[in-house]
Amino acid sequence: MAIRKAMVAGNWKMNGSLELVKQMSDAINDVKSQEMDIVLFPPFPLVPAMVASGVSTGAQTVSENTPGAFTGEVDAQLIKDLGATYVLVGHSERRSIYNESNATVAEKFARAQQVGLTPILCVGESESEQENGQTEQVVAAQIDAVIEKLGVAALKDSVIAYEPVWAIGTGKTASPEQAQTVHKFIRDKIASLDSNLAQGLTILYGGSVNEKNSELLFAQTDIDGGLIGGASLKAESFTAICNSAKGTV
Ligand SMILES: O=C[C@H](O)COP(=O)(O)O
Repeated sequence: MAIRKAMVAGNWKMNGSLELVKQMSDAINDVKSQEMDIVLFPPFPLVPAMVASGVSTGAQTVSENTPGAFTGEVDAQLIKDLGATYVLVGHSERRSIYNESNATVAEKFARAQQVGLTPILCVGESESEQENGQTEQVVAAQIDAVIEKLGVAALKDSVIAYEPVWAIGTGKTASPEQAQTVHKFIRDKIASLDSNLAQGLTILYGGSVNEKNSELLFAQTDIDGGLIGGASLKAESFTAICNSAKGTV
């Protein structure tokens, strides 16, 4: 069974520098604690420096393919060999800008696990889907693509991040109650197939999380931490968010 643990993950997207790796790793090494996982996802070229800094490191995406003629793609084994331990799959920017389908995301999830990386499966609905009351349907389909390909047991060694697309980078956070409702839906859905696995699963919330709203979000029963974008580029904000996740799971 997976071990449910508080986690704060910082996705730098296409931002960052060697200087920021140093600054953030110094700040994180001061707030690290056994009771939670802190992971940073810098752009690929900064992965070795982040690993060397001692902060748990992940990649922001990965190829679904094994090595071959795929110009510009990065193989999961190479990411693993560099010392990274996690990879984001299905971030909404990958889905919308790079047309990644649910099926492709499931293939990336599979390839990550094949080499021993822990995938963080990102799910979430767009603004119009939310307005049309389709949140649960969209999130269920995104998770089902992985379950159909690999079986529910594959979720044991993974993390799920719920990120409503309308809350990403917009300053419009889901309310703690709104987010909790979707997190409970996700856990209940997985529990209907394997209740131990669902209880052990870490489920993160993402979308305009900052040091002012993180405490109330993380206090919700089914929210085990956050996937942080903008605020993960500022040491003071990110470490405050990390501190607010301590002792919440
Ligand atoms: O991966 C992180 C999310 O896209 C959230 O980004 P944000 O915190 O800037 O809204």
